[in-house]
Amino acid sequence: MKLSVQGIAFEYGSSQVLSDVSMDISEGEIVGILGPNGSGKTTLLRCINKALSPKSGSILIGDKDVNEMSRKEIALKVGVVPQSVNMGSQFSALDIVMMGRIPALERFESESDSDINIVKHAMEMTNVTHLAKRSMDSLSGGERQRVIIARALAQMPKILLLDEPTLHLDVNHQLEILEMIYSLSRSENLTVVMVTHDLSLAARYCDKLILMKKGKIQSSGPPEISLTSKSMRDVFSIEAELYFDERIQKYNVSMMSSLKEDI
Ligand SMILES: Nc1ncnc2c1ncn2[C@@H]1O[C@H](COP(=O)(O)OP(=O)(O)OP(=O)(O)O)[C@@H](O)[C@H]1O
Repeated sequence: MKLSVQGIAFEYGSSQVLSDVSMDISEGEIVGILGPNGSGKTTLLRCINKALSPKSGSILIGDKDVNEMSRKEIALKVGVVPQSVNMGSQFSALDIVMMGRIPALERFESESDSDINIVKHAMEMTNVTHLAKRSMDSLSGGERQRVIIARALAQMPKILLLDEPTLHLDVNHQLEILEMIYSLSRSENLTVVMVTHDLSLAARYCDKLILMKKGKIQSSGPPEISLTSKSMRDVFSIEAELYFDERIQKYNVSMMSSLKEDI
């Protein structure tokens, strides 16, 4: 499903956090949102799923304005993996993933065999089946993160929003999760918008990148257009270079140095 953000602005109190942010994301595309701390990436994701309301501009999910959609309607289309999951909860991993089916159920309706199969499949894809009975507060950060991704997949979303999905993961699981998101996006035509600080993984797996600084889009497009040495210098104050890695047949970033003298 396509997603369109048209000229949105957002303020927390009197501080302007997003200004004139626009982007058009096609069905099945993987888009990475990059930018320094505090540049507005999470705020943008939260506007897309209507957790926050922009002061101006509009957001279309498919062809429909989010302001005309109920929370349930949005949850049936958009799965969300929020940043840093500190869900120290007594619920089991299975209970948490099952919660992903709630938007699809009628009030007081219990899960059907089909819901249970969807949940099983989501847990297999994220490699958490063996954790099903464990309580969330007994899991490691990375295990919890994979359970939360499974919950979002159990919603069977058309659009998946992820806020730093690889934050707590070891390198092996970082690659595994991104490979999984990549192949899901390709096989199911799932549209993915992912906030990340990892330039190399973003260059490698995203079709398009959006670089933000102080609430504005500084550059956007496929990695070779958006992630130039100049844009990385301007946005991140680093000396870095995008290159095509023949071994993996994908883009990668080599980071040389920080240009900030006060670090
Ligand atoms: N609830 C809030 N109230 C007031 N200001 C906020 C609130 N949430 C975020 N901000 C501010 O809005 C700005 C953008 O925050 P946001 O979380 O969107 O940035 P980000 O790019 O996701 O950052 P990070 O990379 O550190 O996660 C920051 O200056 C932040 O301090």
